[in-house]
Amino acid sequence: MPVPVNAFKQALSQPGPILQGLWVALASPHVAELCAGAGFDWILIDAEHGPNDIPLVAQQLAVTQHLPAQRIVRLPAGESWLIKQALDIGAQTLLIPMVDTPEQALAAARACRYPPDGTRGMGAGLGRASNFGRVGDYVATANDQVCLIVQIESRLAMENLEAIAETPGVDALLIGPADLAGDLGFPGRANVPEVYAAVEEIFARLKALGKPAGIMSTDPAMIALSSRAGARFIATESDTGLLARAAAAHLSRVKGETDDAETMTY
Ligand SMILES: O=C(O)C(=O)C[C@H](O)[C@@H](O)CO
Repeated sequence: MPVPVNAFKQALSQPGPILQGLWVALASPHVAELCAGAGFDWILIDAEHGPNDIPLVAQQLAVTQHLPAQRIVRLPAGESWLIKQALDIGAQTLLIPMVDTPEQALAAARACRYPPDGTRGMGAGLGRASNFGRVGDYVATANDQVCLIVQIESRLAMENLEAIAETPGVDALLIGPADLAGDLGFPGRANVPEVYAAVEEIFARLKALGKPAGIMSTDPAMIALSSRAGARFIATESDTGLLARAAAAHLSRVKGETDDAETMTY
């Protein structure tokens, strides 16, 4: 029995509408399942900035497996041991942050694949990836279903963009506008013309290569720009952002109503 087909990687290889995603960083299997069931094409389980460890990521992968949303796991860094653990618990699409050079991209790509295409260590028979050894030909079929996305979020990465994108084993690239803004000299200000222009340039250069590209941004202007520029996948919110804004809006509504009305009725 072969390893499950990576539907996200399959979608990236075909033209189609923008794949809509949600950043999931609350490190809660309940929240991950709730968000994955909302109808997004994909969710990003964030183990870079979310307080996620491998056991928690494994739980989020398990509870969302029955839902159509594809799951991407962002690791804290492109370390081979982190990549090995994430793949062994069943992640098939990985996002590696802060990739600035083709050498870093190649190291991550090779860490994702078994020999002869890479250096991934043998051990998935112990983990969720192979359904604990029940997928008999996991090693023979796993490489093709891994999807490696690398993050472009620095001036150096922009200088190396084509070399990174054309690195064997890199399947897609995602722009990190917040970190890119910081490295371009605009920390905390990803909504300045210089960053919009840089993002537009990155999308144009990747489109010329025919390489799938995405972005994470909650800025409507950045989302519109990215959609026009050919983004294939976009995350436009996070679980933390949605909950924080909804809680604040609800409280101000309740306080506004209770300040005027004598009692609240539900
Ligand atoms: O640099 C960025 O932008 C990203 O990598 C996304 C951030 O981590 C953050 O916007 C996710 O909420």
